[in-house]
Amino acid sequence: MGKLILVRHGKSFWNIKNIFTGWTDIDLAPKGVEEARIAGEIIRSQNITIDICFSSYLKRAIRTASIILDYANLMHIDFLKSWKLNERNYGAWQGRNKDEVKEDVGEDLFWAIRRGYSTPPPSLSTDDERHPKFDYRHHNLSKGDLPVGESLEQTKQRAVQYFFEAIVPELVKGKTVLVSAHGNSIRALMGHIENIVPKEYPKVEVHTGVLNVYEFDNAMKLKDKYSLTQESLVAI
Ligand SMILES: O=C(O)[C@@H](CO)OP(=O)(O)O
Repeated sequence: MGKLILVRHGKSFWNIKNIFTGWTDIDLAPKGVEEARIAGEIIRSQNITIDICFSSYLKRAIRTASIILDYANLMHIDFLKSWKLNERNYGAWQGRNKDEVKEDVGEDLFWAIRRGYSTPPPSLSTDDERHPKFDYRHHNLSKGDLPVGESLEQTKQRAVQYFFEAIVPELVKGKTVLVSAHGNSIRALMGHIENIVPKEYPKVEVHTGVLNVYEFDNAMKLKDKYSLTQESLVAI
């Protein structure tokens, strides 16, 4: 089996402003560009050859992957994108300051939605300009597939579906795969790969720009997981 590298995009402008982002297409802040550059340099200096790259439809993940591939001298490789790797759709919380939402709804509900498993945020109404049906990039999705406020569980369903339909076949061919995605779509994938039970999800935090490596045996059972850091770079 090939190696799987999961990376959460570098910090975006809204990560820095503490605003719920979800499917809003916010770009990387300079700090996020820097995180991606460092990740790319780690890949290059450790002579890791990525064979294929996947990202969401959102520019913070696409740009992170592009910067990584650029600094790793791997810009020529195949690069596929899917909405199924998008950040969780944060519904009506998108665009709102996280502390203000906490104040409004109270700590318990806030954390149940933000870090729990099955509780979705309040949905977007059909006439809300943030509804994904108004975004051309999602025009070929059937109406029923368009999320308007997803729990982690719902995010996991589509991310894991994509994992099996597109990513696992590459791992089976022995390819090294880079997936550049988001806090919650990666949490969902990690949860699936690591067999995390719903009540343990709140403990899983995914940090921006960190290269999380997964190795599997021939039956796709998890063999090893580690992250590539600048320290390991220095140690080498
Ligand atoms: O705003 C978002 O879309 C996500 C990721 O930044 O937030 P959270 O960490 O609260 O899930």
